[in-house]
Amino acid sequence: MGRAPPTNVAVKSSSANFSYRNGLAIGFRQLWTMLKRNTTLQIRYRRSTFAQVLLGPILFLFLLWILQKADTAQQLKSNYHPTPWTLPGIDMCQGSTPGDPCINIMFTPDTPEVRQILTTLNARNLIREPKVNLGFEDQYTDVMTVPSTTLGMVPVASSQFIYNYTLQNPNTTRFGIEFSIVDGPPKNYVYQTWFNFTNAANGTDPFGDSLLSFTRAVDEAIMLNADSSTAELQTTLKDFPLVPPSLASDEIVSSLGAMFFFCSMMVIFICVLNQIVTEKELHLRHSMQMMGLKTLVYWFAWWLSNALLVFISSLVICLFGMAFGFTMFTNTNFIALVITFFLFGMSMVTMAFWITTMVKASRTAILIGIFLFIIGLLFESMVFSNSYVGYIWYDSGTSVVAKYVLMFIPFFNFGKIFLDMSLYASGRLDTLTSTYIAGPGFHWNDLYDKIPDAYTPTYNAAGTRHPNVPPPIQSWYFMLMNIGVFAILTLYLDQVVADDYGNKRHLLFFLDPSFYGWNIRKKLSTHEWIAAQEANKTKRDAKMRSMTKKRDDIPVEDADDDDVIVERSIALNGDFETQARICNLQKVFRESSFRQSPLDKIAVKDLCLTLQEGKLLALLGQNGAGKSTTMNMLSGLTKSTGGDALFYGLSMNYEMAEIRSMMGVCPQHDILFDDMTAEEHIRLYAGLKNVPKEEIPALTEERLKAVRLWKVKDRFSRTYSGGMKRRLSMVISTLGDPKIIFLDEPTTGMDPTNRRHVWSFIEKFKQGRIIILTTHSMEEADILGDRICVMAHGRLRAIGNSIHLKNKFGAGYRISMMTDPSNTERVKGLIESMVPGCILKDDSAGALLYQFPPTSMGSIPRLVQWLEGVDGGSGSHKNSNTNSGQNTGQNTPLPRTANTDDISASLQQSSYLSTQPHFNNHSSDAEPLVHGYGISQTSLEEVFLKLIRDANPDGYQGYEVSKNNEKDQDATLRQRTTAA
Ligand SMILES: Nc1ncnc2c1ncn2[C@@H]1O[C@H](COP(=O)(O)OP(=O)(O)OP(=O)(O)O)[C@@H](O)[C@H]1O
Repeated sequence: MGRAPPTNVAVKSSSANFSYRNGLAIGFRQLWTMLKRNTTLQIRYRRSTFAQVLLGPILFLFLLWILQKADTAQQLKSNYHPTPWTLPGIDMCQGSTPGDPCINIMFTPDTPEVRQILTTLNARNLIREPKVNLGFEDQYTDVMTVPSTTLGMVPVASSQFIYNYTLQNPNTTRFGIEFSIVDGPPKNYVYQTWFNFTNAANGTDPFGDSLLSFTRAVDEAIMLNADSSTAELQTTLKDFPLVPPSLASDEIVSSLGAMFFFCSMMVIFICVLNQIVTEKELHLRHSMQMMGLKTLVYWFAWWLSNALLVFISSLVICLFGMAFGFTMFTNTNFIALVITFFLFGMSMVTMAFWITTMVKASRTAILIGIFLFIIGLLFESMVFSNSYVGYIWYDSGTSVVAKYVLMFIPFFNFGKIFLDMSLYASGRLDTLTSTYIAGPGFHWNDLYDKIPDAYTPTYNAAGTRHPNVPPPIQSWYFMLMNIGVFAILTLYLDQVVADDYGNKRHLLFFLDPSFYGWNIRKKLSTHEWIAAQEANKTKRDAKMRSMTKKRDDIPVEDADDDDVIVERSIALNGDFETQARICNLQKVFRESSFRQSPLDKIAVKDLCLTLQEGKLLALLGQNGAGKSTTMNMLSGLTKSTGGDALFYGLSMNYEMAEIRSMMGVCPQHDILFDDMTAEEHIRLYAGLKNVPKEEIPALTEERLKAVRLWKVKDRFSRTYSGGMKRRLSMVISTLGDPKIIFLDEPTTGMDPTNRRHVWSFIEKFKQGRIIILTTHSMEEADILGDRICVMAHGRLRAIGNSIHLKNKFGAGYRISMMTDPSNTERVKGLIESMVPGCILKDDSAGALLYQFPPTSMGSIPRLVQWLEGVDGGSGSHKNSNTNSGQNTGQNTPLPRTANTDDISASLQQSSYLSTQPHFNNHSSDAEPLVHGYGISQTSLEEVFLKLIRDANPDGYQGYEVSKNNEKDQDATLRQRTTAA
């Protein structure tokens, strides 16, 4: 007792075990599920997976391979094909910079014997290239004496003088020589050569020919003057004293600068890629284009705003480069430098534009950006870090094709000119001597000169084969060419690559004069236009028939409703005056771009409609019925695959630009800039619509107040609720006084109060305008729709005003009335005699409920008059219907009355019509037979449901599946399964 039984422990431990195992199992299950999800996504994003798995590694390996090949080609040439060369004579000295005066040889002691040797040396030197005459000069006695012209052989008092002089005047003296001739026998010719091996920046090469030529010349002169059998020769070499560096090295900037400044421009490049593709992905660009924005203006605006950014960025780089004291910046022409950075930045920006035309998702754009970033980085860091690899492309051994390909790469052109500039501008720290050697500087004129051999590497052992490096300005020309080529490619691909809606132009669209605004098409009269549409339809149908001839499952389509047939004949009647008409409009979404397929989706089929000013057309239909596709075609967002529409005499297919200038669109999904306020949106779109500037503030206030967004006009749209965004989209569609407005589900997500505000705004706004609205709210269609169309499977199923549709497709009216139980039978008899065919639905304690089928509609006015007592019958009452139309409880305006519809007119005059039953409590002096009554009509929703039921005899799946496609899909699937 009181002791925990061992079984409990066992149970506990087993349950812990169980939960542990269970947890592990769940963990594995989740891991497996997530792995499956990731794999599915990776397969779905196959381009990005391809880039990650194959393109990346292969591309970089390929780059490495090319570099290795280029280098190997050089190495092989050097190793296997050495060419002999003749040692030249002593060449002319160079000062700190080419052209500075210098001393060729300083010698000591100044004895006749030494002079004799040096005279021989000069004589021999004059017979060898480059035949430099090294004549004797006056003795130097003062270390402060600086040569004003280049001197030959200068005698000095001692080797100490040579030391002091070269210390005081670095990079001025080429060779120093001190003779210590010891008489023999054997006579010992001892001499020591001093040389300067730090002065390499001016083109002299201390370790190459010159020192060799000098020692050879001295030895030869000694040999020619001495008795060789009794002579010995001893020589030593010595450096000139070293001057400590006065400045740090610039090598970091010159070798890594191209890479760093490339990175700085790549920030702009990736931002541009991301911004433009995101704008495309979110359909913001489409939205602006629908509001009349021109393609050229769109790109040029982006180009200009980025040009400003790039210019500021170039200035900042150059100014800060100078502030940091980099000689690359301080020693280079400022304007040349700014222009170089600007051209590079703009060529990258234009390249980004080009890439955006081929990319639809921002994640792909970022991926491409990163790819190019890495490639460019490798390029700049490996290729342009030194002139050996940087100029390899200009060597005679490199393929010309490489040069032509590379000139289309902006970062190649930038790397080249940056290397040119840094070679001129940057000094360097000699690692052997720790001596700073200043560069001559890059001047404007240097842009036009070929890079001198002195700055280029040698590609053979003789040091004579230099790459033929073009002048720096060539890189500017190439970058300008890059800007031009990428701009043209951007404008071209922007037209021919299909957008999200499948719109694209023909590959040779630029040959079409209409592209340049020259409309050489004959303007058709309405009759001709209709005839053309009919002819096209006949052709289409014939083609379709020939395609489906062999198939036994040709869909049998239901016959069109009478009203639809009438509407079609009106639309195809050229004599009927209307502001807009749609004829045989068709949209097929193709499975394959190359051929027709049974899986093609016919979203809209041969739609014919007329539209009038001031009359709002409400489009109803099940999900996928084709409403949005119809709107998208009419608003120019999607190209139709057949048929056309005429708005105020302008063809949708050929004159969309003109139509757009008088069109406003509220798309199904809000297309708003997250980081812009409502007011900024209105200003932007009003500007695109060319609303006069001074009218914009008043317009903004009026419209935002109308949809109750005025108080939040300064908040970013991303902070808006769904309903607020919708209202803003709605208002945007009304800017610029459009004559045609498309509202695709404009009130989705709005609360009932705001919806009513929007309704009343639309109701007022529709005067003098053509408005088409799609909605899933029957109430909205009932209230706003002057005409209502119901679509299913891309076809028009019914058309008419609300009352007409209710009468035609509804179950009729219901009337409920209260009588004294004692009078019930009398009332029943009277009603049945007045309205033959009426059906008694309920009879309990004096409460009668009758349904009047559509066939008995003609009798209802009389019944109403009787109930009202207008005909003096027993239903007569003084205060009839005090609450009529109120008990919907929502101030809902009554549905419109059709002129042709007597019943509805009669009911509406007596104000008894409502979609809800309502009661009239009569007060009467005489004893009435009926104390009160209520009347209701079939709701639009019931009509809609009936039409959808009829359109889907096999049952509505909840989405659009047209019969033929479903069959075809089944057949195709069967075929595929069999084949598998
Ligand atoms: N880009 C597309 N590619 C292929 N089929 C499409 C495409 N866009 C629409 N469809 C198909 O066309 C048909 C009509 O679509 P649409 O968007 O016009 O319907 P809707 O009536 O507006 O539907 P909802 O009420 O759901 O907005 C649907 O079957 C849809 O699947």
